[in-house]
Amino acid sequence: MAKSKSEETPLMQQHNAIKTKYPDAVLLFRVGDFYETFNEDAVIASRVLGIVLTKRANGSASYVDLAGFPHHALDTYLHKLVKAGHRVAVCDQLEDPKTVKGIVKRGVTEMVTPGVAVNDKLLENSSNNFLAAVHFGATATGVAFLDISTGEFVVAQGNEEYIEKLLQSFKPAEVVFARPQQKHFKQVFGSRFYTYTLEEWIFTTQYAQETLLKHFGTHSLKGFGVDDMQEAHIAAGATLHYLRDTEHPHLQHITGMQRLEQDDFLWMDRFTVRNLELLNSSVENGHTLLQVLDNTVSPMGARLLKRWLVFPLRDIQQINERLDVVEYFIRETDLAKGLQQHLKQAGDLERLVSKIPLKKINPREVMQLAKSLQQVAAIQELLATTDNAYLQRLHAQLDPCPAILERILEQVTETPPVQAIKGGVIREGIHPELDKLRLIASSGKEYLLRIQQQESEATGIPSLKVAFNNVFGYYLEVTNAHRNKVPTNWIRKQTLANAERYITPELKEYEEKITGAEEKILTLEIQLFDDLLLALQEYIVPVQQNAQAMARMDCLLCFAANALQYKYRRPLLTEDHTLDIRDGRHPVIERGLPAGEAYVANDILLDQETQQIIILTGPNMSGKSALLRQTALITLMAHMGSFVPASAATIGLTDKIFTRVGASDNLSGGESTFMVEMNETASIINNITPRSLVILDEIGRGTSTYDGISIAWSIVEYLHDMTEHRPKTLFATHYHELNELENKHGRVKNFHITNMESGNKVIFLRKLAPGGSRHSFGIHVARMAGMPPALVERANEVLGTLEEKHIEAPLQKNVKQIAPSAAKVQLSIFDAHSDTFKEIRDMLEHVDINRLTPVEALLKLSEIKQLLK
Ligand SMILES: Nc1ncnc2c1ncn2[C@@H]1O[C@H](COP(=O)(O)OP(=O)(O)OP(=O)(O)O)[C@@H](O)[C@H]1O
Repeated sequence: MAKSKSEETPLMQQHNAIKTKYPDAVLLFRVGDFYETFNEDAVIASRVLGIVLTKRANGSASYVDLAGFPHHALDTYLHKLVKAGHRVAVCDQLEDPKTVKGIVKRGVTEMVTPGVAVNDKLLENSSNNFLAAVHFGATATGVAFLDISTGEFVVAQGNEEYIEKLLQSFKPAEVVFARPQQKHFKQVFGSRFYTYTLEEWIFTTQYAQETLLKHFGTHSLKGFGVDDMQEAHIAAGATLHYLRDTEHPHLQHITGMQRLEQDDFLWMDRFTVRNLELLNSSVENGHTLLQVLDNTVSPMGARLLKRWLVFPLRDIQQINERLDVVEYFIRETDLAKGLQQHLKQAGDLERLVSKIPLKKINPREVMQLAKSLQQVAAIQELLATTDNAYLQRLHAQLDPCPAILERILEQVTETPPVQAIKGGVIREGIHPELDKLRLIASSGKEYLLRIQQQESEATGIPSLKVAFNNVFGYYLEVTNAHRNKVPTNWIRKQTLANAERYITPELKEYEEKITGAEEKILTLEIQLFDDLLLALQEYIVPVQQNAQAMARMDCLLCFAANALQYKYRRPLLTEDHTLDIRDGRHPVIERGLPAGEAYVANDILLDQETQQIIILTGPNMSGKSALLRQTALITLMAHMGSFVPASAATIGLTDKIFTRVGASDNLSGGESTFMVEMNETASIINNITPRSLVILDEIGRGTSTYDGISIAWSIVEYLHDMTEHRPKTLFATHYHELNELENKHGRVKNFHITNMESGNKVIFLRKLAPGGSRHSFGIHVARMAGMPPALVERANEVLGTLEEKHIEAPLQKNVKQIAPSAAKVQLSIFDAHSDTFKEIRDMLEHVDINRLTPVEALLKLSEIKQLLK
């Protein structure tokens, strides 16, 4: 039965009133030294935190569930709740209970959600923690990414595919959007993100503009260069609204918005980011490109490297600037080492500075900030004479902020406590009043020691000692053996098993003096520390600029170190369309090879004149996929401004890399795997440009062999015939039939990966050679994989029989199976002179691929099949 309000205790009434404002958050309710949770929150807290669930009387009527933990354990428990996917509202006592009669005023001082976290325990050093807001407008979708822990604020707008790719690249910890758009959001982006919905009125132009202008204190947003992005504005306004809503009013460290423009970066769609295993591996414990490239020494550098990886550059000049610095560092090894040393010691300047306005920076971190600024000064000195233009610019961007640096070093003690409330933060000689009080406190303590000595002598109790506890302050402790020597004017306060504790008027008098002074010291120290933090606010922008410059330096030093350690070479970026890689290697696989095993390097040449499309065949496990991917990865690394795993590489500027991998059966999600494969491939066709690199790995394998061959065949033809684009394409396949294409299309070239047969074993040579290959050696792979010998033998037998039956060329072999009755006429459906081919060609000519849906494509395919019957 529902209780009437009056039956509940005042505390619970207060709790419930606050809880109604934060219905979907776990409310941590401060009661004295504890944070308590009640009712359903208590059930969650006890389950997630492993703390005891108890019951507590709630007025005359009933009981409530209760689970709590000591207030000093907040950090530990808070992050566990948030990591478990809960939103947490921290409700504190807003008054000093000592000064209040009755119930203390309480209020939520902070909401922590996965996307709004500043606590070190919730953050990963090498990753940003972005909150994203998405707004689906009538003609475009806007997105904003905001990391409250670093102050970064990025906005973009475009079509849904672009926004999805950005979401995948930024990996926000939380995405907010308007409540009515819930269904649409799910349709477009699935349920991969932690989401939260907000009221629709927040997502309006006017409100967003007001919010942004108010935050930045400007009259227009012109200065940010984001004028024309209305939907992005709305998303940006929503992120700021959400931060305020979660009790984060102090956001001075969010000093600007950065516009992200699709055309500024080499575009990789989400399939490509996934297929190339840039950030995540497809197998458990597998390595990613990020892991092998990341040898940065600072968290700021690590975060920036991730950004560079998913947003490689597309401007030759900017790429060359980075490459020049890498080359410079390789030459100037001493300078590089020195810079790295200083960066290592600089800590996470970016996150430190963000804690200032949020009032989360503790005294020890302020000291760390000063030490980081000292490193900035050292780096500045090292770079003072550099003749590299890019480094000169970074040098100019550095500012060790000497005034505030000096102030911190002068005022803060060498090793201050983590919590300002512990005292001992401010040095002697900074504030006369503080010094005076400290003298009183310390001389008071000496006086107490004197009392101990005096009383000990007067009473003849040698073991007499003065001590302190929170219950009755300073006391004299006498062991039982000397109890009879205690003077009558001492007041007994406590009896222990082997001792008794007393107070005296004199003791109390001094106690008051000391504790009074100690309290005043603490208040003064906190005030002085707050003044210092206030002064630090003025330095947010220069410190952030230091952090950005240092992050860049760190990434470029990391490229130089990688180049030296792993023998990477400088790529040559050109404006033309040739991709010419000599002795290319796969940067991830080569690092995982067993000791003593060398990666076999290969050359790849693709251009638009003679070798636009390579059809790559070779046995299973020979290294086709590796070669395909390394080509994409080398191209990508070059556009990041990194040296590449090759002896030389000339790389025509690339605007898009597409990779598609034939659907494997473990894909889930309801759609047919073939459909997924076709959907993915169709989106390439519609987005190709002359500067695109297309990597197709066994496309068409998700369906029956004949369908697969036909589709693969027509894709290659289509790419070949896109005369105004001519995208450079690598196509790995098991369908040897595709080798026929070389004879029919001038810019298609066959290559295979060599192997050697020795007895009935295959030795992989992994060397690329011109020409197609005939077998796929699947049975050898089956043997290598440890299939029972009898099974392997039988497979060989079956293969022999099949091969005997179809001794014709592989392509003709398949055609015969397709149309046995018409073998004479249709030596090959792909024979350009056959009637069927002409019919198919006519049919295809009338198809507008840009408008064809996947289902229509399948129907077309089925029509084509009918023609073959
Ligand atoms: N050039 C190389 N040098 C050394 N090892 C290599 C090389 N290329 C590939 N490998 C090794 O061989 C393994 C198989 O390569 P990959 O997956 O590229 O073969 P594949 O031809 O694509 O096989 P499948 O056709 O079965 O998909 C890789 O995991 C890698 O360990």
